Amino acid sequence: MKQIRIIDATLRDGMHAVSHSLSAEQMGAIAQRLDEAGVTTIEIGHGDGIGGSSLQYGFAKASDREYFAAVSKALKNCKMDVLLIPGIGTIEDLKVAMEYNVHTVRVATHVTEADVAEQHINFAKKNGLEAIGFLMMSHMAPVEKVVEQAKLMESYGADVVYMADSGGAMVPDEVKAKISALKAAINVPVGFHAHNNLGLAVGNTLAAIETGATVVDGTVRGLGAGAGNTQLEVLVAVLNKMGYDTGIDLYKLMDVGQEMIDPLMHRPQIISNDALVIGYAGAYGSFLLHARRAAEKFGVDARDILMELGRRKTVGGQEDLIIDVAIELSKQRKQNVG
Ligand SMILES: CC[C@H](O)CC(=O)C(=O)O
Ligand SMILES: [Mn+2]
Repeated sequence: MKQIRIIDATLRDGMHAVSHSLSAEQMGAIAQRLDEAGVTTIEIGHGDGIGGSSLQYGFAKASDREYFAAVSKALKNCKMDVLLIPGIGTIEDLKVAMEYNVHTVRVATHVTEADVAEQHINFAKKNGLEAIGFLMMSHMAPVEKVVEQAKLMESYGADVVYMADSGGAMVPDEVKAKISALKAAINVPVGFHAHNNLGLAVGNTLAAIETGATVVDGTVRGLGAGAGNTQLEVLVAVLNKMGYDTGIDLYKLMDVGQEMIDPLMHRPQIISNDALVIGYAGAYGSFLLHARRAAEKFGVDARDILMELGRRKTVGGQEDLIIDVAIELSKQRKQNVG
């Protein structure tokens, strides 16, 4: 059978969808069930990665240390992975994860800023971790730029380089063009992380696999930022039908969805109007709930905020601009009415 490696990001990207509200106990319990279902790597923690719990990104229910402790205790075969966005998280935060046997760190940067990952990847490799370079908002750069930045990640020692469609803004032809160019240009495995804002997460993930990605992400029930991620149990079912071995027990994974994830979801993970606009405008997936809150506070349409954020090419870390845009739109509205 053809092999594919899957990284489950339910307990990290999924945290965006529940405003980072999972307790350490909940995380530990879900991690245990994912392990029992045969998932081999799970990414956990605040949606914005280690060090993310803050006023800017939203406070998490528990500290990084509490999440690491609960998850590491729960896992038998599955490995723990953390996301580190340099500037939000630091090497000191990573050292805390290492106390709890973290196996993998995904060092995530904006697609044009891979150079800020060098010291973090170096540190991870020197300390025996798997280091994955993770290029966010990859729809914002042309193929050549994505390739250039992936090569940088590889030169720093990344074991895998990921292309992330953070805004769920890519269509399959773009995914194919970028993944095949990456495959041809770098010597380490290529990974792909999708969002479903245009309803294409499973399709784009298959397009990525077809053109050379050998590591892909999913989340149970698609729980994740914006319209959510590639729904993992759907992806596993499709891959089974296509003759891939994921090592995951499909029924056990479905049961995790029904018994553990459904009850904690704040809302169905659908492509709502504003989530669709994120994919359409190419805005950042995790801006969704921030934009909804700002829309309500300033009496404007969340879609207008997100369209404007897409037009301004805003990226992760610019959450404060959401409020600025909402205030500007609200002023414009009052002027138009007056
Ligand atoms: C805020 C970090 C972001 O959620 C990372 C990620 O999953 C992505 O860029 O899609
Ligand atoms: Mn994501």
